[in-house]
Amino acid sequence: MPNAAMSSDGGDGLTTVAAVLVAGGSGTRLGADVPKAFVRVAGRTLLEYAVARFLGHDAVRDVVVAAPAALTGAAAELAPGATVVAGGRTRQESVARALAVLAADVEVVLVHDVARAFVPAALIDRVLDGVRLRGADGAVPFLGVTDTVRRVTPAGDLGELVDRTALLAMQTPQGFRRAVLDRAHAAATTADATDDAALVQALGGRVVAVRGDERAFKVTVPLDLMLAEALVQRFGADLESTWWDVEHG
Ligand SMILES: Nc1ccn([C@@H]2O[C@H](COP(=O)(O)OP(=O)(O)OP(=O)(O)O)[C@@H](O)[C@H]2O)c(=O)n1
Ligand SMILES: C[C@](O)(CO)[C@H](O)COP(=O)(O)O
Repeated sequence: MPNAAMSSDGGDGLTTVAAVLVAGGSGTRLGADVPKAFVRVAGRTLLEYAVARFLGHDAVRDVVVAAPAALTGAAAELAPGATVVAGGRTRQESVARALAVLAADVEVVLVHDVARAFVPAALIDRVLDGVRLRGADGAVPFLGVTDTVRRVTPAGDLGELVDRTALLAMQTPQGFRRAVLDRAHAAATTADATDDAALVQALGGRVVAVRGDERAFKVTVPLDLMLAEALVQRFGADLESTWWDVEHG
């Protein structure tokens, strides 16, 4: 499907924005005794941090959370301003279930991992600008890759060197014109795409890259939780600080 056709719908103003927060995972790599969204950092769950980021953002009107099916009630209690749905077996299914309950007038959707609970408002702004100002179907934040990267051979030996300057590590929120994202999910041929940009591009959509932010790191393994705890202690719950912006802005 050509870009022009995909970009022509979704509304001219692109003003009505909803956030889909996926929280339906179990957090196997974290290994906590509750699903990852319910793990606490400085007394609050990752779900609460993430919901507060989006409900507190001026541009975002609606928030939908896809929670583990057995914990939708608990999620609703922690996120009173959000709509909660049961997540699916995969991240992709969780996104699709949340998309299914969005209000009809939503024009832009921000899909975000609750595991990236500390996303700063400025990153949400950059993603929205990417969709609204660059005429794209979607906008996705990225960081550069900092390690040396190699392929591994089938035998498990060190393979060829990969040029890391040509690689981008994707973050969330990933922002899309709502009509395009709906179509991309409806057309998906597998249920395990690791992000939504891949589905939109599979349909011929144009997705632009915007600068990411280290604070939007994904809590994946126990060390990430220690980092989160230390950052909240150092900078406060929203991790906003002049020092950070000077150093990293
Ligand atoms: N069936 C699923 C699987 C994942 N997610 C969400 O997708 C985001 C990114 O996934 P990841 O960090 O991999 O979370 P988990 O799947 O929970 O982690 P793991 O792979 O270690 O089990 C998380 O916010 C997670 O809750 C989801 O909503 N539904
Ligand atoms: C969407 C994502 O966070 C972008 O980096 C990532 O693809 C999620 O992958 P995971 O395997 O579910 O952690």
